[in-house]
Amino acid sequence: MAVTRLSSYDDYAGLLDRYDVFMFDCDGVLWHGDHLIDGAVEVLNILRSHNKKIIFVTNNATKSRRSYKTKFDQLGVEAHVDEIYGSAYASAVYLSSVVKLPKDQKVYVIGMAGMEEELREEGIAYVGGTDPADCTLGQLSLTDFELDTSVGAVLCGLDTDVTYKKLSKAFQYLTRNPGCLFLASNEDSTYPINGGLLPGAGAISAPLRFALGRDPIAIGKPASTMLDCIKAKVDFDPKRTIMIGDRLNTDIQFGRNGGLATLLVLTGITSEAEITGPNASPIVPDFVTQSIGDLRVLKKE
Ligand SMILES: O=C(O)[C@H](O)[C@H](O)COP(=O)(O)O
Ligand SMILES: [Mg+2]
Repeated sequence: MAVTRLSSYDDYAGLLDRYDVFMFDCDGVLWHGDHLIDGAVEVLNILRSHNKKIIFVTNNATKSRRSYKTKFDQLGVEAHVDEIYGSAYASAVYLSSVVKLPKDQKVYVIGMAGMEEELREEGIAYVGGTDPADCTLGQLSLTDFELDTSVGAVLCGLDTDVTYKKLSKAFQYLTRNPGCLFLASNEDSTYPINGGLLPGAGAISAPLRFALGRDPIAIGKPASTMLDCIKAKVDFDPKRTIMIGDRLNTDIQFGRNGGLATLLVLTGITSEAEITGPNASPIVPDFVTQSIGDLRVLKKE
């Protein structure tokens, strides 16, 4: 199947005819860090003016839905909390509804305040995370370390304050608590911000993966958990839904797994060479365009 490159007005107008629901990835599609991609706000407004349903689907686990709403507000982007689905939320729902973590168990978190907020909202007890005692440098003393036998899962997400101490505690739980689950909010290898790339959530869980010789259960895109969370709250027809993303192995694969149409933009992770030429990826989007800003042509006159 070949990718269709959008270029003419009719190409973009065809998206309006075919789809009622537009699912947007965030990092690399709408923004780089706190720097909006040119045209993103205008296009979201145009789609809303055409009565399209907008859903935001991000693997970024550093923020809760509510703190994402604050970010959207600060950037002047119309968004409603019930339109926002992040991997921190999906992870909390996974623990409460899929794992059904017993109430006498808790999660050891390698992650940030947004992850903790979503766990609290779902009634999941946790330790670690932003706890200052874990965010200090230096080696973990195992003679001083008291193993919390009620830790039934380790949840790892993007954590800009990751420390050897956190990794060491997570390693203790995963090797000494029988049946302790190893969960990753997402496994993006890199994180596109204004000015370039940083290591992504996948690079935060990688040391544990290597030390344990064990892969985590990954909850974010491309896994279906995120789509299951959306389906639980939003009634939509997958055939009339398009996923717009910048990363082939998360956003586009997520869309394909869910039976959605897919539109790749080249403002984030994926380059032109990955979709054309001899080394093209086997993950093929339905459509490609340079930037979400290209849809400005749809502005009603
Ligand atoms: O966890 C990460 O590596 C980043 O948050 C990653 O960029 C995911 O963000 P998304 O593109 O799904 O918004
Ligand atoms: Mg992205």
